[in-house]
Amino acid sequence: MDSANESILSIQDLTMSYGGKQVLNGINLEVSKGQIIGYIGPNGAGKSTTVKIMLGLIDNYKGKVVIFGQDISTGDPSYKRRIGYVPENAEAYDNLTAMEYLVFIGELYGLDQAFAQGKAESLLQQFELIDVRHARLSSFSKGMKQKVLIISSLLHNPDLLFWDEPLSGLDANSMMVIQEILSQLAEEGKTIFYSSHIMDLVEKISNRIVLLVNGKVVADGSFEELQEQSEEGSLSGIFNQLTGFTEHREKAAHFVSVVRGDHDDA
Ligand SMILES: Nc1ncnc2c1ncn2[C@@H]1O[C@H](COP(=O)(O)OP(=O)(O)OP(=O)(O)O)[C@@H](O)[C@H]1O
Repeated sequence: MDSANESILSIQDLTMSYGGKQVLNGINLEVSKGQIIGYIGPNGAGKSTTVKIMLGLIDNYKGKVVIFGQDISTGDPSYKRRIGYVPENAEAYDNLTAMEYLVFIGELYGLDQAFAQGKAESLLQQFELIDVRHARLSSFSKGMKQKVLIISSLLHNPDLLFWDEPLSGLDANSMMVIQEILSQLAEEGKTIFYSSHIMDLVEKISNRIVLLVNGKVVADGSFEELQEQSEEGSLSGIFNQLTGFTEHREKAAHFVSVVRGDHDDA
């Protein structure tokens, strides 16, 4: 693809504090078109904070964030129309039916109601959810809700996707379909940030992995490149090594001993 090196996102010296606590410590990231980025890190590393900054939800950061060539601090929100987002959950919308939710999100992205409804129907059909389109999301299983969230992030055919734990709750067959959709979207030139704590999936899906620890990028490259640098066989091994975590056995043994009743204080 000739435009493969087109810059989609550029983050320079990004820092962010909550109160007195600095949670992003100088992040630099250059992302070009068509990449699937496994965006990983321990709890509290700063993944959601960076994504919220890129979505334009947090603006009191320091540094520069350029998306589709536009510095997002200028206040022009038009770049957001080219972004799709799968949140970790969307329980706030549980009282809406699947169709109501999708039309609502479609309209937020500037789509005409009839168009949003037609596209939502076709996509729900593909995921075998058409018969329950008028049922409330609260009655859906976790996997069914997840499929609705995935559809909602794609209705407006965005160029940049942020997916947070997108496969949680999906069965093995559905996972395969979504993985394939992801790689076909990337082949079409979409850029995808894929955040997950399931390392096997990140290893399989991503063509680039960015590991954040304490608000800093500590590894950035393909899985093979990370493997060469760390000499660990799996992404979970690399993750454990780069986050300095080695005591899982001791932690587990202590936990089990408390379950067993070995401790007076338990
Ligand atoms: N609104 C807030 N006010 C104060 N501190 C916050 C706020 N949001 C996040 N933090 C802190 O910022 C740090 C980074 O949080 P963030 O949610 O970005 O991490 P994360 O990498 O997404 O974690 P997880 O994997 O658990 O979702 C954490 O220490 C968190 O406690």
